[in-house]
Amino acid sequence: MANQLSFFTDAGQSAGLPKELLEYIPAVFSGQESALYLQRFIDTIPWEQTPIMMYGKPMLTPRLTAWFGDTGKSYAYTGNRFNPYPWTDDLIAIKKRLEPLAGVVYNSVLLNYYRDGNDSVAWHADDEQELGPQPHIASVSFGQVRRFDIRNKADHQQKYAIKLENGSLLLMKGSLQHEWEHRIPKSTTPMGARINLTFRVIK
Ligand SMILES: O=C(O)CCC(=O)C(=O)O
Ligand SMILES: [Fe+2]
Repeated sequence: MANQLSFFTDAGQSAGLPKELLEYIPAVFSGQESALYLQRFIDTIPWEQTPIMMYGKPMLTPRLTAWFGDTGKSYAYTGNRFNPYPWTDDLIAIKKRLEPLAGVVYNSVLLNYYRDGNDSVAWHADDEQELGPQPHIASVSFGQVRRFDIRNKADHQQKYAIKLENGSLLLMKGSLQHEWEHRIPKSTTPMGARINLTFRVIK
């Protein structure tokens, strides 16, 4: 892919899109903490597979999800409306670690569980109205490193790829959700489990 730039080098330094839109912070959580959260979330979160329409056909999301957050902050997603589960101690502890780094107080979190390389999230932008004009999303990764692709909505040739490492934090902000879309592609090489948490502010 000639136009596929590496957004972050292997050494972890950032390059490419401006910091106002995207910031990657590796090792916010230690390997030990990340392994503990990964297993505990796999075992205890009430995971669901949500019905969606894909290319006009009814399907289930190719990953498992669960919503948590402040009561009363319901969220419309994939044509469904969700009421969040109440915060758990683990989720509050993670949220408290991120908020000083992000400078934002979050009121909800969507958890994604990618069981293997066959699980994925298709191209989309998190630009729902209830996230406000400049959605601020903090995305935490535990477990298997997966590739995160970004492409410009108006010009699909402008694209970047980031490796989301175990224990890392990716901040998405500014006009990113309006001008760019993102995905986690399926992988043909065998992949282990990954849990992703996207903390959000629902207005
Ligand atoms: O798993 C990820 O890193 C991305 C998840 C995502 O894009 C979302 O939940 O909106
Ligand atoms: Fe997203």
